[in-house]
Formats: sequence, structure tokens, C-alpha cells
Amino acid sequence: MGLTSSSRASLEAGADPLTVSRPPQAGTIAIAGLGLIGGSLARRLVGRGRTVIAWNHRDAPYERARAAGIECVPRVEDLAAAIPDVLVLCTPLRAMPDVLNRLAPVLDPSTTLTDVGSVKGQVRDEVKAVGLDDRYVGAHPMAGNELSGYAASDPALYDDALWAVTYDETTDYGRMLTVMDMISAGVGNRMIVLDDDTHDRAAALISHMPHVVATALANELTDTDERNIAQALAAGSWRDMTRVALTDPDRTRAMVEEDSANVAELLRHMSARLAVMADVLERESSADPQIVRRALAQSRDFFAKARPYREFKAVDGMKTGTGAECASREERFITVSEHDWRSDLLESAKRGEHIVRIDSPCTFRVQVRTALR
Ligand SMILES: O=C(O)C(=O)C[C@]1(C(=O)O)C=C[C@@H](O)C=C1
Repeated sequence: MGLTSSSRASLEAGADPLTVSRPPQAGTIAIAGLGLIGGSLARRLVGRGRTVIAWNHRDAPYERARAAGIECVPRVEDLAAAIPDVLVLCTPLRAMPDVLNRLAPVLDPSTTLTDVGSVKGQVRDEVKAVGLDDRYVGAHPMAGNELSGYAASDPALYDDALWAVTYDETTDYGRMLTVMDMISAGVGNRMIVLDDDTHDRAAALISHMPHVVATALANELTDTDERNIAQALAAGSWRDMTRVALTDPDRTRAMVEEDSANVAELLRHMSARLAVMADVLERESSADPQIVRRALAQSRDFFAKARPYREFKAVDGMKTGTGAECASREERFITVSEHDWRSDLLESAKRGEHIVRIDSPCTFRVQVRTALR
């Protein structure tokens, strides 16, 4: 298990990372890429007292970033030279291989490397290709909107956000704690810890596939001759179903193509589900009453199936926000073991627990947030 600067002192005495009393801290954080996600992250971290140094492929945002307290440097290599506790790759996915190639020869071994990419498997492969996997921990903030660039950045983008922190069999526990400190104490967010494949499957379901479906809906409108009438009638449901189709299409395409196998499988499921529903609706106007009865039952089942999800959302809604009407969330502590921390943390995520604080190197305060039946 490797270490960051703040935990090094206690460990020089030979203590194990799971038994040191003070979890590692991410005091200085380098951000590569000051777009919507990187810019918002940098501003949020500065606002919460962390030192942030940043680089962007164009220096256009530097004046505003400097005014926000972010130190800006001309070359990505300069980020490494500052020997930050954590360096966060926030560039577009397609730019990561180039940035990694430039960082690999100069990144100090004490700096932990992480990223905010929405697909974890491929980023890890790219990190491995340049030999930086010994200091890498994957991360993905579940935050964003359809806008791009530093001009759209906003520290509030991270309000109440959840991050995925991802590991593989070589992940260093001490480095993971440093990234978790950045997320919990630095950004003020929650997190779950899981392996790359589990992340990429789940992200395909709740983000990548829905982006394709939203785009398909927008394409449907674009294709119809009656688009002006349909657009005139478009209200809340259309807005909520298609907001993400307003995202830069190249950004969406890169995200979807990096997770192609998972997204393709889900789209096949979804197409089959929709095809069944189309058949059901047609059968409802059959002349045969038996066929009609069966079709009506199938339709009822279709619309009832997500009841546990609706119930969860209704209860969860009562716990969101502030004020007297806001119900409290259950909190507890979990402890992980030295050898089984991966499965301990994955099981915690499966129980719907979100880590909100590192209490000691092996103890975490968690909130029970997503307990769906
Ligand atoms: O809200 C949006 O517009 C987003 O696309 C954000 C979103 C998502 O699908 O929820 C997309 C990609 C991320 O990396 C995280 C979140």
C-alpha cells in the first residue's frame, strides 16, 4: 500500500495504513482541464480551503480562474512539478492519452493520479499504457449538465453529488484514502467504492444509455415533418426526457463509445422492451376479447413494474432539502479489513450506503441513501 505526504510521517515508523490514526489528506490538488467539470471542481476546492493549481489546453479561462484563487500554469508538466498530493485529469476523454503521455515522465511518485472520466475501464487502460497505474485511483463525480467550458463552471454543480471511486486488484489503499479525502472533506461530497466493470455497467444504465435514448428522441422530432407543431406542444415531459440531448454531441459520443459494449447490450434490452409494448398496444384494439384482456394485463404490468422505484423516490424526496419537513437520513459506521477492503466497500455500496466521511483509515461514516427494494 502506498502513501501520500501527510500519511507518510506516521508510516515511516512502520505502521500499516489501516492502523494509522490520521487518514491521508489531499491538501494541494492539481487539475488538468478547466472545463465545466474541472473548472467547477477547482472553484469548489478553493472555496473550501484547498490549494488548487490548474492547467488548461488553452489559457482563455486563466484570468477568471486566477481571480477565483486558482494558480494557473502554462504546461501540464508544470502541474507535476508542483508535486501535488492529487492530480485530477479533467480533460475530455479523447485528450487523456496525450496528457498522460506528457505526465508519465515527470509525475512524482508521491502524487496520486485520478480523473473524472465517465467510463473507468478505458481510462485505467490508458493509465496502464503509460506505466502510471501504481499511483492511479479512478473517480467519477455524478454531476454535470448540458453546458461546456469554464464559463459555465459553478461550484454548486457539486452540491450533494455522489462520486464513484474505482479500484482494481493493484489499487493502493493509502492513495485511495487521499482521493476519498479530496471528495469528502475537500469537495464535501458522498461516494461509493467499486470496481471499474461494476461502475461501467451501472453508468451505462443510468447515464450512457439514457443519453442515447434522449438523442434518439430528439432525432425523432428532427425527422418528422410536423416538428414545428410537436415542438410547440413540447412541455415538461419532453424537456425532462431530452435535456441531455442538448449536450455537445461529440462529448456524448466519446462517452458512449468508450462504454460501447455495455450500452449496446442495454439498447438491445430497451428496444426489445419497447417492441413488446408496441405489440401490447396494438393488441388492445384486437377484435378478439381474450387477446384484448391479455394485452390490458400486460400493459398494467408494464406501468406497475417500477413501483419499488417510485416508492423509493417518494421517500427519498422527503429526505432531500432542508427545513423541518426534511426527514433525517440514517447514519452508521462501517469498518473495512486490510485484506478484504475491496469486497467490504463494494458490499457497502450494494447495501445503499454512501460514504460521507473518513473517520479513521479503516472506518467510514456512511449514510443509507439508496436502499431500493
Ligand atoms: O446532467 C447531465 O447533463 C449529465 O449528463 C451528467 C451526467 C449524467 O448522465 O447524469 C453525465 C456524465 C457524467 O459523467 C455524470 C453525470
